[in-house]
Amino acid sequence: MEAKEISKAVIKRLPRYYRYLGELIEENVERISSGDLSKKMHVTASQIRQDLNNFGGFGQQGYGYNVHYLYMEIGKILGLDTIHPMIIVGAGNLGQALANYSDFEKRGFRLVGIFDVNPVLEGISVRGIGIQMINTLPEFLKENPVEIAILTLPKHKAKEMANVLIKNGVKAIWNFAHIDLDAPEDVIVENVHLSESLMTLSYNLSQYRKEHVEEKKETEN
Ligand SMILES: NC(=O)c1ccc[n+]([C@@H]2O[C@H](COP(=O)([O-])OP(=O)(O)OC[C@H]3O[C@@H](n4cnc5c(N)ncnc54)[C@H](O)[C@@H]3O)[C@@H](O)[C@H]2O)c1
Repeated sequence: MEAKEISKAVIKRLPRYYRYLGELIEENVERISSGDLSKKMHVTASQIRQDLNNFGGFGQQGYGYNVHYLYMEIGKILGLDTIHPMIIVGAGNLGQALANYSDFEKRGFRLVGIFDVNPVLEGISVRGIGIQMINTLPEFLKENPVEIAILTLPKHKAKEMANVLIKNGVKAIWNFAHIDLDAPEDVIVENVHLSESLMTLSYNLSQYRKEHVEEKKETEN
């Protein structure tokens, strides 16, 4: 099916739909109404209908959504129906933690290489993949198709390494270094800042406390 131009806000919500539908499949749920999906996801039913209508509306009046079909279709839209070979650059705490997370493979993200500058790490195996020295990276990229590079190295090295990756044909960078990278138009960069999520949590926590202190004061008066 040819999807029309989809807004960024909708695209952002798709992984969440995908995750909830995956849970429903595990619970052997075959179909679900937008109302029930809305209760589960804490999104309005009309938001769900609107979002899913972007893709031609997979639901049927009186039947609801076919969970497996919707899961597969959203998976296709998210590009999860193909294998994405990926490498990790920077095999420290975060790099090794991500390398150890085997669930990425289930979605088609296949780790094929891990690289670092630290000779102490050379040959250490993480989930069966030996850490290689960074100077072998260009050769590796010539010999192995790699689509995504995960950058988990210090921020002052991120630009330099991104350039090496781009020069050698890597088309997507999942960047964890605390720096926003400039990349050519044909290279996709997704910057991840866990600290931003933590700051949002902190904001919500302080808002909650403020409101509850005010509530308490009001009831005391
Ligand atoms: N974005 C986030 O949410 C988030 C969260 C935590 C950490 N970080 C960042 O991620 C990065 C890694 O954090 P960490 O805790 O794993 O640090 P770490 O020091 O444990 O690991 C960094 C690794 O990068 C390697 N390295 C240095 N230069 C390199 C190069 N040119 N090529 C390849 N490898 C190189 C080091 O040898 C080291 O093993 C840091 O920049 C950190 O600030 C980001």
